[in-house]
Amino acid sequence: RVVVPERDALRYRTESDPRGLIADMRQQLDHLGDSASSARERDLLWLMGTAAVNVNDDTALTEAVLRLDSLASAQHFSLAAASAGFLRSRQLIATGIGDGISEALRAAAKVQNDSNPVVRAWASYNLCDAYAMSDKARSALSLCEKAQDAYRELGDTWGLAQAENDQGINFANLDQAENAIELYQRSRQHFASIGMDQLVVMVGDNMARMYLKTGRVREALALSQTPLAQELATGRVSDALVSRANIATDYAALGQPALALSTISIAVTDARAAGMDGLLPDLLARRSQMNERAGHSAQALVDAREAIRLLGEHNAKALRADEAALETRYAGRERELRIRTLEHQNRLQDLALKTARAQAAERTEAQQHQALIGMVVKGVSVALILIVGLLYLLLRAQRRHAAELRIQTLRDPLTGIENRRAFMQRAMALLGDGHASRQPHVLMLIDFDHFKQVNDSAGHPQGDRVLSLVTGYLNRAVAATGHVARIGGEEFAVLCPRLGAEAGLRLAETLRAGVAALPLPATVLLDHITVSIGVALFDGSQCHDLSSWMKAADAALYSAKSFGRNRVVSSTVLH
Ligand SMILES: Nc1nc2c(ncn2[C@@H]2O[C@H](COP(=O)(O)OP(=O)(O)OP(=O)(O)O)[C@@H](O)[C@H]2O)c(=O)[nH]1
Repeated sequence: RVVVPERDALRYRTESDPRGLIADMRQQLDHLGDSASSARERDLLWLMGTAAVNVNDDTALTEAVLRLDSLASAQHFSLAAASAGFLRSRQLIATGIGDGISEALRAAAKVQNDSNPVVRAWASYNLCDAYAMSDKARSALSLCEKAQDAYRELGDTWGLAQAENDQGINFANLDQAENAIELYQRSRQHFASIGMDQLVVMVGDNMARMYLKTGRVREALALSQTPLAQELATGRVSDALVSRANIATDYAALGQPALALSTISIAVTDARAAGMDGLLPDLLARRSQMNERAGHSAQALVDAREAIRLLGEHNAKALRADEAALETRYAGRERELRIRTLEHQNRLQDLALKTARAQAAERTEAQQHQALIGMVVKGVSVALILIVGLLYLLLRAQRRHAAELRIQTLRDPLTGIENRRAFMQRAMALLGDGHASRQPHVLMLIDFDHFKQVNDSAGHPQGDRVLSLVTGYLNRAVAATGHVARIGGEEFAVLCPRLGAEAGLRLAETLRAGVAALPLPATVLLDHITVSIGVALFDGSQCHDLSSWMKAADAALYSAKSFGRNRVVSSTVLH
């Protein structure tokens, strides 16, 4: 057995135990504290009102409607206002007094803008119900379709089954029996799936009418009798009236006119007693037909006239115009809402478009940014390469400059030959290598004779000229065998590695004679210039280092000067 889900239990009781529910609701309402929410109070009142409509409890219904109205105005609570409206509408439709549809339309309009889908589904169903119960099947069809969709979307089986039942009623009113049976069956299945057996029976009653129409009379009668018993037991007067009328119709169809007539008469009497004027015309019309079939023409006419009179009252012109105006307004409002939805969708699409554009712009910007970064990276790379290149060039220039300076520190600026420092380095390097050869190294110290006279007579610049001239000669003469360096003002040194004593002395003599033979420019005011040369050998035995070697050469030079100048003296001669 399927158990009714908890959330449906109370609304199920509006059908299965309406009186008990009214009592419970009253009690709960009496004990509602001041802090109770309006929503809770409205829920209790709605359940109480719904149950009251089902059992024609005017007192409970009036109480529920009044309290809902005051809740609505005190709290500006449109759901409460709509609930009161729908209850009034149900009452008007059930009793057949006044204009139930207008009331329902006004109620629906109050919550038309509600954002809660549950409220919208509820309003949609109540509107469907109002039209269906007012036999306005054509208008009701789309409303009940909408209600089914809304409940299906919410997963509300109870609501869906109710809307399906109403849709079945609409098809029945349009004489589309097969469609009606299909909807009733769906409704019964849905009610059965949530354990609402009494509602399964109630819809079965409706289905029975359709069986009757399609010739399945016995099935119809069987389906109708169960609900009647149930409705009588729960005090659902109007439903019981309808069921009884249906059973009467079943009897008539089964060829039992007397039974049909007595049954429908009970229904008519009950309806009068309960003041169910809304149902009365239909009951009277049916009884009129049954009287006619049973041959009671006079009684048939009385019933028919009364039915027409009641229907006439019910469908007064003014009310119909009211209804039409309300319907138009409602449809207009629906259109407005649709337009608003479309506008909203347009705005959303517009927004989506703008977002897409913004994203595209962002992407472009990002790409430009990337490109910029790429350019900057390239620029920086080029700059770095340039800087590296420049640094390299600078370094090279500096190296060259340093090399230049190094050279300069080793050269004599006047003559362009090596200076004293270069000579010392060269001589030390030579001695540092050790002495592996049999031939000794030769060192000559060359000093100009009476050079002071040149300066004194011809001037210092002319002295310079003579120095350069003689240097040029010495350089050329020595090039193949050694190096010349200017180691003092007018003092020169010639270093000839591994030249040997004999060749060394020969070279010294050649140099002395060569200088003496050098023609001098007229400005020097001298025919020729001579030099004295001291020669010292280095063979690793007599001299041990540069200092002693230099001393030996110097001593030889000194001797040359002493012996009268313009001559070569070897240090070996001195020993
Ligand atoms: N024009 C010129 N004269 C120089 C240079 N260096 C040294 N002298 C001169 O050379 C002369 C050297 O003179 P002294 O040392 O007295 O010797 P001297 O006159 O050559 O005589 P002895 O060496 O004794 O034969 C000085 O007058 C210096 O001024 C130079 O670079 N240019």
